[in-house]
Amino acid sequence: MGSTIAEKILAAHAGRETVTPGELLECTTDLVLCHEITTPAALRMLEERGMDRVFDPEKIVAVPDHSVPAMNIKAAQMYQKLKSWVQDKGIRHFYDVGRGGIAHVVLENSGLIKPGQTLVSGDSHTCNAGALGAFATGVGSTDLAGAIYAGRVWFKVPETMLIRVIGEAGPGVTPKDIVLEVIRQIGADGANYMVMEWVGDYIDRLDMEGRFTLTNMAIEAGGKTGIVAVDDITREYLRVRGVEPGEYTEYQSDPDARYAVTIEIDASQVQPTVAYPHIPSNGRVAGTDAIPVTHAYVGSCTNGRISDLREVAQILRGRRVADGVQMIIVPATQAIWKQAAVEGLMEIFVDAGATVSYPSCGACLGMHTGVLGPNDVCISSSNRNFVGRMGDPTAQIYLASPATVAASAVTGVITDPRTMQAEAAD
Ligand SMILES: CC(C)[C@H](C(=O)O)[C@@H](O)C(=O)O
Ligand code: SF4
Repeated sequence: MGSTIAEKILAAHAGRETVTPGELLECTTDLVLCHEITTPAALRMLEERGMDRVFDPEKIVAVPDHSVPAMNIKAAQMYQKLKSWVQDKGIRHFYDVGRGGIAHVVLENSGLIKPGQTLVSGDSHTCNAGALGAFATGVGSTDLAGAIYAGRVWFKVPETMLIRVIGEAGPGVTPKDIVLEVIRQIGADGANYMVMEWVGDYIDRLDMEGRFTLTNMAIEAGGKTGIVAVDDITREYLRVRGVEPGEYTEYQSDPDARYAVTIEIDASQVQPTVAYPHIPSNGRVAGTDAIPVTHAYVGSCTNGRISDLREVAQILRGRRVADGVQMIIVPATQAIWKQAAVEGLMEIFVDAGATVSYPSCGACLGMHTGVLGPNDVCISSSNRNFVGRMGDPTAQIYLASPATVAASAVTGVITDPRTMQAEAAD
């Protein structure tokens, strides 16, 4: 019986030849990602036990992102805690406010996380980095404390779900639509504690930005992580970021690897998909119902990348956000923000009547910079539409691709972006 990529990575980090789903392992961590929300609790645990040290300052990446720039005194204190720890421990990979952005997107672009590595963080969307062929997962503050202190973490070896995506997606159908369709089919607990391994000719052609959107959402199906095998697209992405193939280990799943579940999706059959409140698995075809929106949000670690902003600009160019709709666009990192400015996207956004915000998690989780009020209705490019996720518990959140968000912002009702793209081409 062969092994999957995830099993091979875990075995290598536990000093084992092979591992079997269900066993408990203690693994070494190659990288620990820290933000200001969950790290302070882990640090307190260590301090209280007189264990205030880091296993290796070079292997810790710190990125304040959720509540920055601080919107209140408590947030300012969380930021201070992270910053003073970073300074005290000599952690060089610190992406301060103004130099970073949303931690997962900063990390994927940094060249610090490499294929074959293990990454943990006190954040559930750590699975994002799995697109680079790494085993990346979120952990609680206690495990985070252990990883910071010892560079070790325990895992129960997950089963793996194989997701084969075949065929060509039609115009206006993006990786976000594919992942929303997968979650619709398998359910929000459909991949509970499994690795979601993406394969197929659609994946083979997909760029890294699209792959990150897929692995990022693994947690929305209950997955332990998402993963994509290294190929030329991965190698080139890393090379551009200064990482050569000799600097990392590539793992491929064996042909006889054991998968708990296999599903196949034909991308040509997928439509622009919208996940209705209040669960990401509640997908329907965009435009099925004419749902008026009050807010449109483009951003987050799922869909705040430059390719997302370009798609939005394509729809907003020469158009206006509908009266009564508040559109907020949040480039995921400072570098993406700058790139959007250089490409002239900012001008398109501003001319359309959208607000462009600074890189942060703010609106995504209803913390700041776009909190929803009672009965607001938001179409969002983010990943979660739970009750109260973006603010008031009576607000309704619909998840969609950046293109669908942009099209809906223009019409004021949830809209299939293909109708807008057709107009633009006339
Ligand atoms: C604040 C953090 C712990 C949380 C997470 O882990 O997911 C946040 O990023 C989110 O998306 O809800
Ligand atoms: S952008 Fe949203 S989902 Fe991603 S880490 Fe921040 S709060 Fe969590």
